[in-house]
Amino acid sequence: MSAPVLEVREVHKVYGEGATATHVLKGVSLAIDRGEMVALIGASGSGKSTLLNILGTLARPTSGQVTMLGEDLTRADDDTLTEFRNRHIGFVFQFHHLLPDFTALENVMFPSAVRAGRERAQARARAAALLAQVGLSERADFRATQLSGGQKQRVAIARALMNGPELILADEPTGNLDRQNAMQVMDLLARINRESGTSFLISTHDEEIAARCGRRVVISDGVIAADKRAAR
Ligand SMILES: Nc1ncnc2c1ncn2[C@@H]1O[C@H](COP(=O)(O)OP(=O)(O)OP(=O)(O)O)[C@@H](O)[C@H]1O
Repeated sequence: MSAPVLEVREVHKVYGEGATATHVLKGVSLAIDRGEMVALIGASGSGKSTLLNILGTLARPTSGQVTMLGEDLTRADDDTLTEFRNRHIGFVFQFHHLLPDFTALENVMFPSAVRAGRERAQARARAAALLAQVGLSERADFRATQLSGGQKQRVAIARALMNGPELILADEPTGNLDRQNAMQVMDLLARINRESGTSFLISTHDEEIAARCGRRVVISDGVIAADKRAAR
């Protein structure tokens, strides 16, 4: 049995201090296995984004342990975390965060060209293949501003895949899309999960989206209130 892709144990997060302290996560433990597709559900303000940011090493917990691919990251310094994150984790957010003046292809290339130092020609070829995978070959040279909302989100998904991550963390990836585009994006995520074995954690308010995932984790009042795998 290989180590989980990502595991947190007894994670607490407190924002602020003294009278204004907000205790958002109150002892969250969660392990995501290789190839799993997990929905994270919870009311607005329940701490989903906070948990995703901690899982993605973008934020540190107030206490508790974070382990990825068997490596304890709890006390890792910022440079180590950045390198680890770039190599192993992809992010998709509700708003695509594409660079508006860059083309779809350049946006997809961004993570490798800038940080991982791969040869540019190689990166271009990989980015083009990823755009084909998300069905956007014909839009490769369009600027981000010239794409529809659903197309932008598909470019953002291709960008998240650029460095071949083991895990993709998606924070409300369909929150800004209409039904048809939301379902298209979910179809795409499910296909990537099936074909490449990439693990996904997807936060959502949307039960229909959650129902497409093999596992449903509910966060409520700072703790995990339910954690259920779908029958196969
Ligand atoms: N930087 C911060 N400083 C203080 N409080 C914060 C900070 N970030 C988040 N919070 C508080 O933590 C709680 C959880 O926020 P979080 O964004 O994690 O919730 P969420 O479940 O993702 O909500 P939503 O579904 O509305 O996006 C909220 O009450 C929020 O006000």
